[in-house]
Amino acid sequence: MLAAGLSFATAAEGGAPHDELLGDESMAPLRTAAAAAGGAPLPPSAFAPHTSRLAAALSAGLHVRVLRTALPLAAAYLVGEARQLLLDVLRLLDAVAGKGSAVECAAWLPSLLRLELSSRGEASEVSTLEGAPAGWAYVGWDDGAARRVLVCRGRAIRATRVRPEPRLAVLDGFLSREEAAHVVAAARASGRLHPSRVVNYDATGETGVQCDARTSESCKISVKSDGVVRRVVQRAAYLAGLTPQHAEAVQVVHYRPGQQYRAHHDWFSPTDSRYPAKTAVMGNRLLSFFVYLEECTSGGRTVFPTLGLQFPPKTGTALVWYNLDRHGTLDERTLHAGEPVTEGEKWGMNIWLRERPRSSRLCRAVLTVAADKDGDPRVALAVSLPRGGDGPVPCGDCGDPVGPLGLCFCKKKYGFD
Ligand SMILES: O=C(O)CCC(=O)C(=O)O
Ligand SMILES: [Fe+2]
Repeated sequence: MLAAGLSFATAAEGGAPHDELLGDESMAPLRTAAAAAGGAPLPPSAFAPHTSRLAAALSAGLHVRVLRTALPLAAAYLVGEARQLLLDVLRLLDAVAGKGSAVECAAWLPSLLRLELSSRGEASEVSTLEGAPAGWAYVGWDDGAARRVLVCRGRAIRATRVRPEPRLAVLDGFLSREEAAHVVAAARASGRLHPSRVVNYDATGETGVQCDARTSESCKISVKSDGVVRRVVQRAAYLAGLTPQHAEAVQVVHYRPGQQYRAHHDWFSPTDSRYPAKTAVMGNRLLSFFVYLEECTSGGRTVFPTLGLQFPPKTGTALVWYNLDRHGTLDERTLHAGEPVTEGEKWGMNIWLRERPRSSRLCRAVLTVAADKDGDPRVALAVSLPRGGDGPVPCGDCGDPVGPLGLCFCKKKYGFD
């Protein structure tokens, strides 16, 4: 068999020096790849020729010298850019780079899984991987199974996928009762609850105004001002495979008996004159998480008339759905309403994740294949970091460096059940 000296080498273009990417256990390479996937993904076609050569070489079992520290980077590259299934990638590395390679990537699993979610919209079930930490199972949007989802060290959330297109799921235990009560108290204490406005109301075309369609009161809470809200937004972003940079300030809503929110879509409508300004930076509302903070005694269901779905409020549960389809087109079928509350009070919270992050740190990854002096192919992966220092940012709660997608896994943020 051809003994190809295939190695990964990384080089930064105008960013961190070569060694910084390879020389230690730094998260920089994965952060780079992840930011590229979570920010403005490079078209897979740009990589296809090189990627297929790399993938072909790997799967053909050619002699491979993959620098140990580059293993997670190799995995990230194949997942983020080549759109390969993480489980397959890890098995491949195990086979060609040596038994145990997959386990060496285990510390990176949360990030790799999230990267896979953000680039493919689905994640591997890696608990079948020998040596992987037990219990790492993630919701798979496409397999129809209801699964237990572990958010890293944190809460166990039971995710039930209700339907595929538009993708809609119910997340039981998304918030603990304490967290839900905290957010309600924070909204009350803010003094900012005011009659709700609507961004887009189909029947009248009214926008950004108070109208009969929405009679609740609401207020926004920024992640900066409240640690619990920050944690919850991180959780939503984590599950979606996005970063908190994709989130708007959360919106808390409060309904008294008789109050409701008539059928609407959550997206910004292109017919709205302010649409360009509203969507210029972050794009439209890709995902809605509607979280029940306090259930009412009766009424107040969230209903999707086109889909024939009704959900009675249940404290701590979240409904999550994609407002845009897989091609980025507004999905009319996500029409939904909050039915009038008939008894008791209902509190809820909207977490909207946009198509693009607030600030995108554009990174580039370029794979080149060249012959070395013996004529064997040499594969080089060049990753360019954004200019202007992109070192690890310490977590505000625990001080540890935050992970590749700007998230910290610290106990304080995620809590334990
Ligand atoms: O109150 C509900 O059940 C739904 C609320 C909603 O859709 C919204 O606030 O955008
Ligand atoms: Fe809504």
